[in-house]
Amino acid sequence: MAAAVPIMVNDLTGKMGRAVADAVVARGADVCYLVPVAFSGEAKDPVTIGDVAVEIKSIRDGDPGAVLDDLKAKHPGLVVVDYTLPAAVNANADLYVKHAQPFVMGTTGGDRVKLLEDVATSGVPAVIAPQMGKQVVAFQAAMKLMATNFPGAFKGYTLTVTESHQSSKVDTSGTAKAIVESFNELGCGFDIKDAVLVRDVPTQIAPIPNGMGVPEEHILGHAFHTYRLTSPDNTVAFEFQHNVCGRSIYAEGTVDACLFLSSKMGEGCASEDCEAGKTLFDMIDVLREGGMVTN
Ligand SMILES: NC(=O)C1=CN([C@@H]2O[C@H](COP(=O)(O)OP(=O)(O)OC[C@H]3O[C@@H](n4cnc5c(N)ncnc54)[C@H](OP(=O)(O)O)[C@@H]3O)[C@@H](O)[C@H]2O)C=CC1
Ligand SMILES: O=C(O)C1=N[C@H](C(=O)O)C[C@H](O)C1
Repeated sequence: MAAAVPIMVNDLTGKMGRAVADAVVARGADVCYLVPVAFSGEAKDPVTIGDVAVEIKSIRDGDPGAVLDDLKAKHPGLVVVDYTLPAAVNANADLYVKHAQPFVMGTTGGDRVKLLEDVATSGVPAVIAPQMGKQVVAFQAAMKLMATNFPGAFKGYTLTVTESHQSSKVDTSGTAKAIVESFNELGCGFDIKDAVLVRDVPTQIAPIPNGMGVPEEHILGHAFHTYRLTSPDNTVAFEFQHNVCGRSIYAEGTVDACLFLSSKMGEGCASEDCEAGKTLFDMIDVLREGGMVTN
């Protein structure tokens, strides 16, 4: 039986980091375990999750690289999870790469072209994806397949994109950005800057069609997305939605991504769909390889 995978969650005092840390502990100590150190923006009091007291260090204090090296030595096969902020994406990835530390990056935003280029070139194993929810990733993959098989199929159609998230979210949905890439290959010519971002609570709570219909208990944690396509003469319309309440779908997907990455460390991608020696993966790779074990 494979050894339990050690997982460091940065930042487990944030909303997603906490959800992932809970999921790591819930998955069971025979599968994976939480490393008792986490990087945050600021140093904070320790946080106890299950029976692990996690020390919260500021990533800006002292030598975070030395902390990583020490953790790697103490926890062979360490996987780092990053759910921080768009402003931290590139610097955090640089840190992990510099210390040859495999990681799963769920954080959105930052300079994505640079991120993907830097990590792919480094050869450090990583899963990077703006969306970790298995069913949403399957939808994302289906749109990508449609775009590959039928490029231009929706040429002339008008696309509108509306996304609603908790008001603390600082960026445009990374998932919408990824899915719009497929719509554009289908011929829509949509500029992501035209996406409608709903962050005000009254509109979120108001019932459809005037509001988003988000259940009040999920105002602090939801991700509702609607993509609407209309034909040039307005006689044909398509609407695609993915509406998520809470964060467990992403947390479970993230743990699955860690287990997938752990199995790939030093090996590259084994399936026929993957290039040999590949070290940078996304969640579509994880899904394709059957690496997502929970619902
Ligand atoms: N891929 C996916 O499926 C999903 C991705 N996300 C993405 O995850 C990210 C985090 O979202 P969420 O948890 O809601 O945000 P939060 O604001 O709740 O958490 C962010 C945390 O990051 C900490 N932080 C800031 N800078 C750094 C740094 N350089 N290193 C380590 N920690 C840092 C902050 O700490 P402090 O306050 O001390 O600065 C804060 O605790 C967003 O980009 C979001 O879009 C969210 C859900 C799903
Ligand atoms: O910040 C969030 O909450 C989410 N972020 C991701 C994104 O930007 O796509 C995934 C999901 O929408 C939740």
